[in-house]
Amino acid sequence: MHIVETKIEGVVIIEPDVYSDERGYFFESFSQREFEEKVCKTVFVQDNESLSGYGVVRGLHFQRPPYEQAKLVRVVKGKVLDVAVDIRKDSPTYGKHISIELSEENKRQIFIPRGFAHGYAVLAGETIFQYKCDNYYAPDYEDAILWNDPKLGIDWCLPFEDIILSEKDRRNPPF
Ligand SMILES: Cc1cn([C@H]2C[C@H](O)[C@@H](COP(=O)(O)OP(=O)(O)O[C@H]3O[C@@H](C)C(=O)[C@@H](O)[C@H]3O)O2)c(=O)[nH]c1=O
Repeated sequence: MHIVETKIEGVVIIEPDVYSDERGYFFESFSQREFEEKVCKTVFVQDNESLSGYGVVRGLHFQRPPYEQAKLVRVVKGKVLDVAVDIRKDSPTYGKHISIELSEENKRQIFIPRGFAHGYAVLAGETIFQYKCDNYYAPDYEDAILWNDPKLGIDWCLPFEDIILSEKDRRNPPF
Protein backbone atom coordinates (compact mmCIF):
# COMPACT_ATOMS: atom_id res chain seq x y z
CA MET A 1 0.00 0.00 0.00
CA HIS A 2 1.12 3.51 -0.84
CA ILE A 3 0.74 6.46 1.53
CA VAL A 4 0.11 9.98 0.26
CA GLU A 5 0.54 12.82 2.75
CA THR A 6 -1.95 15.69 2.61
CA LYS A 7 -1.76 19.41 3.46
CA ILE A 8 -3.25 18.61 6.88
CA GLU A 9 -0.93 16.90 9.31
CA GLY A 10 -2.10 13.44 10.31
CA VAL A 11 -4.55 13.00 7.44
CA VAL A 12 -3.24 10.53 4.89
CA ILE A 13 -4.52 8.91 1.75
CA ILE A 14 -3.92 5.21 1.34
CA GLU A 15 -3.66 3.59 -2.06
CA PRO A 16 -3.84 -0.19 -1.83
CA ASP A 17 -1.99 -2.55 -4.18
CA VAL A 18 -4.71 -3.97 -6.41
CA TYR A 19 -4.15 -7.28 -8.22
CA SER A 20 -6.40 -7.67 -11.24
CA ASP A 21 -6.72 -10.73 -13.44
CA GLU A 22 -9.31 -12.43 -15.65
CA ARG A 23 -11.38 -13.29 -12.54
CA GLY A 24 -11.61 -9.76 -11.25
CA TYR A 25 -9.46 -8.11 -8.57
CA PHE A 26 -7.95 -8.71 -5.16
CA PHE A 27 -6.57 -6.27 -2.60
CA GLU A 28 -5.94 -6.15 1.11
CA SER A 29 -8.47 -3.61 2.33
CA PHE A 30 -6.80 -3.46 5.76
CA SER A 31 -3.65 -4.85 7.34
CA GLN A 32 -3.04 -3.99 10.97
CA ARG A 33 0.70 -4.57 10.56
CA GLU A 34 1.13 -2.41 7.48
CA PHE A 35 -1.12 0.30 8.86
CA GLU A 36 0.97 0.53 12.03
CA GLU A 37 4.23 0.51 10.03
CA LYS A 38 3.18 3.15 7.51
CA VAL A 39 0.53 5.30 9.19
CA CYS A 40 0.32 5.07 12.99
CA LYS A 41 -0.46 2.78 15.86
CA THR A 42 -4.24 2.62 16.09
CA VAL A 43 -6.59 -0.02 17.38
CA PHE A 44 -9.87 0.00 15.48
CA VAL A 45 -12.81 -1.28 17.50
CA GLN A 46 -15.87 -0.67 15.33
CA ASP A 47 -16.64 -1.10 11.62
CA ASN A 48 -19.53 0.82 10.07
CA GLU A 49 -21.27 0.57 6.72
CA SER A 50 -23.88 2.81 5.14
CA LEU A 51 -25.76 2.85 1.88
CA SER A 52 -26.79 6.14 0.31
CA GLY A 53 -28.20 7.37 -2.97
CA TYR A 54 -26.91 10.15 -5.20
CA GLY A 55 -27.10 13.58 -3.57
CA VAL A 56 -26.97 12.43 0.06
CA VAL A 57 -24.70 14.52 2.26
CA ARG A 58 -23.91 13.14 5.74
CA GLY A 59 -22.03 15.31 8.22
CA LEU A 60 -20.17 17.06 9.50
CA HIS A 61 -19.95 14.73 12.49
CA PHE A 62 -17.61 14.11 15.40
CA GLN A 63 -17.71 12.80 18.94
CA ARG A 64 -16.52 14.88 21.89
CA PRO A 65 -13.80 13.67 24.29
CA PRO A 66 -13.36 11.13 25.74
CA TYR A 67 -15.13 9.43 22.80
CA GLU A 68 -13.33 11.07 19.87
CA GLN A 69 -12.91 8.79 16.89
CA ALA A 70 -10.20 8.33 14.30
CA LYS A 71 -11.65 6.89 11.09
CA LEU A 72 -10.32 4.85 8.20
CA VAL A 73 -12.73 5.35 5.36
CA ARG A 74 -13.37 3.70 2.00
CA VAL A 75 -16.03 3.24 -0.68
CA VAL A 76 -16.98 -0.29 -1.69
CA LYS A 77 -19.48 0.69 -4.36
CA GLY A 78 -20.15 4.06 -5.97
CA LYS A 79 -18.41 7.37 -5.39
CA VAL A 80 -18.20 10.05 -2.69
CA LEU A 81 -16.48 13.29 -1.95
CA ASP A 82 -15.09 12.71 1.51
CA VAL A 83 -14.44 15.76 3.71
CA ALA A 84 -12.48 16.12 6.95
CA VAL A 85 -12.41 19.45 8.84
CA ASP A 86 -9.58 20.06 11.29
CA ILE A 87 -11.13 21.02 14.64
CA ARG A 88 -7.95 20.58 16.70
CA LYS A 89 -7.79 23.95 18.46
CA ASP A 90 -3.97 23.96 18.63
CA SER A 91 -3.49 22.97 14.97
CA PRO A 92 -1.99 25.35 12.39
CA THR A 93 -4.71 24.12 10.02
CA TYR A 94 -7.60 24.62 12.49
CA GLY A 95 -10.81 25.19 10.50
CA LYS A 96 -9.24 24.02 7.24
CA HIS A 97 -10.51 20.97 5.43
CA ILE A 98 -9.40 18.32 3.04
CA SER A 99 -11.70 16.81 0.46
CA ILE A 100 -10.99 13.80 -1.66
CA GLU A 101 -12.90 11.61 -4.06
CA LEU A 102 -13.17 8.00 -2.94
CA SER A 103 -14.70 5.49 -5.32
CA GLU A 104 -15.03 1.85 -6.20
CA GLU A 105 -12.72 2.62 -9.12
CA ASN A 106 -9.84 4.37 -7.33
CA LYS A 107 -10.14 2.22 -4.16
CA ARG A 108 -8.49 4.99 -2.18
CA GLN A 109 -8.88 5.20 1.57
CA ILE A 110 -8.47 8.18 3.84
CA PHE A 111 -7.27 8.06 7.42
CA ILE A 112 -8.74 10.84 9.56
CA PRO A 113 -7.22 11.12 13.04
CA ARG A 114 -9.10 12.15 16.16
CA GLY A 115 -9.88 15.87 16.23
CA PHE A 116 -11.72 16.17 12.92
CA ALA A 117 -15.32 16.66 11.87
CA HIS A 118 -16.17 14.29 9.04
CA GLY A 119 -18.71 14.18 6.28
CA TYR A 120 -19.28 13.03 2.73
CA ALA A 121 -21.33 13.76 -0.34
CA VAL A 122 -22.56 10.93 -2.52
CA LEU A 123 -21.69 11.59 -6.16
CA ALA A 124 -23.05 8.34 -7.67
CA GLY A 125 -26.19 6.24 -7.10
CA GLU A 126 -26.26 3.30 -4.59
CA THR A 127 -23.04 4.07 -2.79
CA ILE A 128 -21.76 1.73 -0.08
CA PHE A 129 -19.47 3.47 2.40
CA GLN A 130 -17.40 1.66 5.00
CA TYR A 131 -15.24 2.92 7.82
CA LYS A 132 -13.30 1.67 10.78
CA CYS A 133 -13.33 3.66 14.04
CA ASP A 134 -10.90 3.57 16.95
CA ASN A 135 -13.58 4.34 19.52
CA TYR A 136 -17.12 3.12 20.05
CA TYR A 137 -20.27 4.99 19.11
CA ALA A 138 -21.27 7.20 22.03
CA PRO A 139 -24.59 8.92 21.22
CA ASP A 140 -24.38 11.23 24.25
CA TYR A 141 -21.07 12.61 22.95
CA GLU A 142 -22.15 13.11 19.31
CA ASP A 143 -21.67 16.58 17.93
CA ALA A 144 -21.83 18.20 14.49
CA ILE A 145 -21.19 21.28 12.40
CA LEU A 146 -23.46 22.65 9.69
CA TRP A 147 -22.33 21.11 6.38
CA ASN A 148 -22.53 24.35 4.38
CA ASP A 149 -21.28 26.90 6.90
CA PRO A 150 -19.68 29.54 4.62
CA LYS A 151 -16.81 29.91 7.10
CA LEU A 152 -15.67 26.42 6.12
CA GLY A 153 -15.93 27.07 2.37
CA ILE A 154 -16.48 23.44 1.38
CA ASP A 155 -17.34 22.72 -2.26
CA TRP A 156 -19.47 19.58 -2.02
CA CYS A 157 -19.40 19.11 -5.81
CA LEU A 158 -23.19 18.73 -5.99
CA PRO A 159 -25.89 21.12 -7.25
CA PHE A 160 -27.69 22.57 -4.18
CA GLU A 161 -31.10 21.30 -5.37
CA ASP A 162 -29.83 17.69 -5.48
CA ILE A 163 -28.65 17.61 -1.85
CA ILE A 164 -30.44 15.29 0.56
CA LEU A 165 -29.80 15.72 4.30
CA SER A 166 -31.13 14.06 7.42
CA GLU A 167 -33.50 16.13 9.55
CA LYS A 168 -30.77 16.21 12.20
CA ASP A 169 -28.01 17.41 9.84
CA ARG A 170 -30.20 20.25 8.55
CA ARG A 171 -30.22 21.72 12.06
CA ASN A 172 -26.51 21.41 12.97
CA PRO A 173 -24.87 24.50 14.47
CA PRO A 174 -22.34 26.58 12.51
CA PHE A 175 -18.61 26.16 13.07
C1 LIG B 1 -22.84 6.49 13.79
C2 LIG B 1 -23.71 5.40 14.39
C3 LIG B 1 -25.09 5.45 14.27
N1 LIG B 1 -25.87 4.49 14.82
C4 LIG B 1 -27.34 4.58 14.65
C5 LIG B 1 -27.96 5.83 15.22
C6 LIG B 1 -29.08 6.15 14.27
O1 LIG B 1 -30.27 5.51 14.69
C7 LIG B 1 -28.67 5.53 12.95
C8 LIG B 1 -28.21 6.55 11.92
O2 LIG B 1 -27.24 7.39 12.54
P1 LIG B 1 -26.73 8.73 11.85
O3 LIG B 1 -27.88 9.43 11.26
O4 LIG B 1 -25.92 9.46 12.87
O5 LIG B 1 -25.80 8.13 10.69
P2 LIG B 1 -24.77 8.94 9.78
O6 LIG B 1 -25.35 10.26 9.44
O7 LIG B 1 -24.38 8.05 8.69
O8 LIG B 1 -23.56 9.17 10.79
C9 LIG B 1 -22.24 8.97 10.38
O9 LIG B 1 -21.88 10.04 9.51
C10 LIG B 1 -20.53 10.04 9.06
C11 LIG B 1 -20.31 11.27 8.23
C12 LIG B 1 -19.55 9.84 10.15
O10 LIG B 1 -18.44 10.39 10.15
C13 LIG B 1 -19.90 8.86 11.21
O11 LIG B 1 -19.05 8.96 12.34
C14 LIG B 1 -21.34 8.95 11.62
O12 LIG B 1 -21.54 10.14 12.39
O13 LIG B 1 -27.59 4.62 13.24
C15 LIG B 1 -25.32 3.44 15.50
O14 LIG B 1 -26.04 2.53 16.01
N2 LIG B 1 -23.95 3.35 15.61
C16 LIG B 1 -23.13 4.30 15.09
O15 LIG B 1 -21.88 4.20 15.21
